[in-house]
Amino acid sequence: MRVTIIGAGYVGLTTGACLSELGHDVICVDIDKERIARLKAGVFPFREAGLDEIMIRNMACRRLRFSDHLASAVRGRDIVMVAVGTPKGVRGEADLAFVRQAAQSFAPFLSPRTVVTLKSTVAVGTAREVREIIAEERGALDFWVTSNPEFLREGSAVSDFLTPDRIVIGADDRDAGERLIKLYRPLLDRGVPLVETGTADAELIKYAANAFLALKIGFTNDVADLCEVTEGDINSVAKGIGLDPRIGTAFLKPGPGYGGSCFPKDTEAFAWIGRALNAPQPLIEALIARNDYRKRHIAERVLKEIAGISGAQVAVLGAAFKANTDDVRESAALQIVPALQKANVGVKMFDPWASGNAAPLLPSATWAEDPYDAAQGADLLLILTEWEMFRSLDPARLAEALRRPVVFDCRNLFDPEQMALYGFRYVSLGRANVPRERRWRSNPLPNNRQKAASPST
Ligand SMILES: NC(=O)c1ccc[n+]([C@@H]2O[C@H](COP(=O)([O-])OP(=O)(O)OC[C@H]3O[C@@H](n4cnc5c(N)ncnc54)[C@H](O)[C@@H]3O)[C@@H](O)[C@H]2O)c1
Ligand SMILES: O=c1ccn([C@@H]2O[C@H](COP(=O)(O)OP(=O)(O)O[C@H]3O[C@H](CO)[C@@H](O)[C@H](O)[C@H]3O)[C@@H](O)[C@H]2O)c(=O)[nH]1
Repeated sequence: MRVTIIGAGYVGLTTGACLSELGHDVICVDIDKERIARLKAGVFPFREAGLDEIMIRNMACRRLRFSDHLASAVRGRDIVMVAVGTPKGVRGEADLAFVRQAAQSFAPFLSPRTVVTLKSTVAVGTAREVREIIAEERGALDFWVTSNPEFLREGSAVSDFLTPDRIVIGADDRDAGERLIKLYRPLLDRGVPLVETGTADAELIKYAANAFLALKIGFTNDVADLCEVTEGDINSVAKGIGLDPRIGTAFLKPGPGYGGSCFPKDTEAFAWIGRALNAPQPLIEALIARNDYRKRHIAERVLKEIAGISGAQVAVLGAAFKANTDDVRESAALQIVPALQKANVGVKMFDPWASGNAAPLLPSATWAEDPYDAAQGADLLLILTEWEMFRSLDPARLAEALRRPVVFDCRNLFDPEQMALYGFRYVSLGRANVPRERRWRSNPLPNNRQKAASPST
């Protein structure tokens, strides 16, 4: 099929490359002319495992092309897919300005019977609004607007796209839905489940999925806090609940609060939709506040660990919002590092991929060559991203480099008992910081037995 993708960002490029890999003829368009020129020259704007190879292969056989000439890229195509950004608006809503602008700009060039589909994450009702926008520009209703939300994760975008858990197709018209089913036929034939529904449901599925996943993380973080005061282990608790298939083991890892380009903005947009339509979402409202608090609280805990040290230095490992990406949007580092610096703490950082994107946003931080260089002379080592290379760091070298052997690990990369053997004060999330044999032997809840025994109760 002939497919044009509007917006050559994370989602647009991954989708374009993967659809060309499935055999479709794909043109990616972007308003950023420089980006298109670089893409044509084989210079890719971000790092994503496996994407370069697919792009290079499909560019070579011209199944994947790039263009900044909208008219020729849109005329005569079977599907025009919108994958532009939908950032957070001033009241938390998804700002749909890019979607509206894109629709206005390509509308005059749409051929009759083209199916427009929204890949971007958009508010409920946007497909219908886009249909009106295009109709105003064209003066004819010889096209369809559908919804096809995307569930890929950064860091595993290619495999998520090519082996998805499900494909959601939202169409208010059967023929339009059939066109999208044909697009995904190679994946559907491999047994990928299909959810066919109306456009509004498809739009809501995307937000509800992200809100639910974010809730799992927020809940895990709260349970981790409880594990800390009961000298427990969040890993065991998460496994113990997650093996119930109704709960599932995924997304039960504690951390410094979820970040990235999606969960923070999408939970806010979901809550906003609830407020706007008078169907409030108090669970998600609480989650948003709690996640924000979590990042502030981690900074407070770090400051407590180094209280009283004048000219304190902290080594921060990890600027990306998660491992295997160079994306720093809403990463924990962007909130925690400035909070440390505000308290006059010096920060030296390291990230294997994301330092280039983070450095302009954290101008007062200095950057290290490697993790040991970051740790050199620091009073505390703070781990914010779960990079595999951090997991295999040598504790003996770290102990030697640090001025004080304190590690605050927000990704639980090390075994607490091992770290104790190396002489570290090792703080991780949701795990006891004391060896098992020195943990409580009695009920940690205060005064239970006294209360039960008291004649007045
Ligand atoms: N990043 C993810 O992991 C992910 C996953 C699923 C869904 N989404 C959703 O997909 C959408 C895109 O996200 P992204 O991370 O790819 O964004 P992005 O910022 O990486 O890319 C958006 C691209 O659209 C281009 N653009 C903006 N207006 C345009 C126009 N009028 N015409 C042509 N190009 C235009 C921009 O120049 C940019 O290159 C968002 O709605 C996001 O919520 C993102
Ligand atoms: O158990 C977990 C899992 C994740 N995270 C954090 O949650 C955030 C988001 O992680 P992840 O979901 O892996 O990355 P994204 O690339 O943002 O992907 C999410 O957002 C995308 C955009 O909407 C969706 O398409 C994906 O399905 C959804 O997982 C990151 O800060 C992670 O560190 C945790 O703290 N604990």
